[in-house]
Amino acid sequence: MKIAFIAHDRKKDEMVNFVTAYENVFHGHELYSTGTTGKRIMENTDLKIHRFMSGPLGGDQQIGALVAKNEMDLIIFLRDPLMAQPHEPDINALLRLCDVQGIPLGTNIATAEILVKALDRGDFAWRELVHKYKPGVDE
Ligand SMILES: O=C(CO)COP(=O)(O)O
Repeated sequence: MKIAFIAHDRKKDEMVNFVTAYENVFHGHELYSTGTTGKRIMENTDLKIHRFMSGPLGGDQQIGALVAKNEMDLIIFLRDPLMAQPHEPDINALLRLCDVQGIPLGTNIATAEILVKALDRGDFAWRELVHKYKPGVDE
């Protein structure tokens, strides 16, 4: 599965703790992140993560490009709901595309916990069918 991690600054510690706790579940998956989030996770785990640009510089949009093609299988996006972000339009665009494609998206730690347990149980197998039967980009 392709999994993306994104965390706003005041949520980064929470993200590191979360990914560390479930490191064994995330091993063996293709992992992606925005720039600083991925750096923090890699400093604290043995996971290999493909890091895009930092969120404010376009990282959310880079992940959004994979979402638009229905290629991302799960996104954990620990947002900071109490702090305005300069790149709010990029964030909204990413969330919207997840809803367009029906891609599992957890935006707080409680949902993230449920999603990672579902991942561990194999509940994401349906995503393999999506990849197998995905229509071409022109359809
Ligand atoms: O701003 C972000 C998501 O909107 C996260 O970006 P960083 O992981 O680079 O801090």
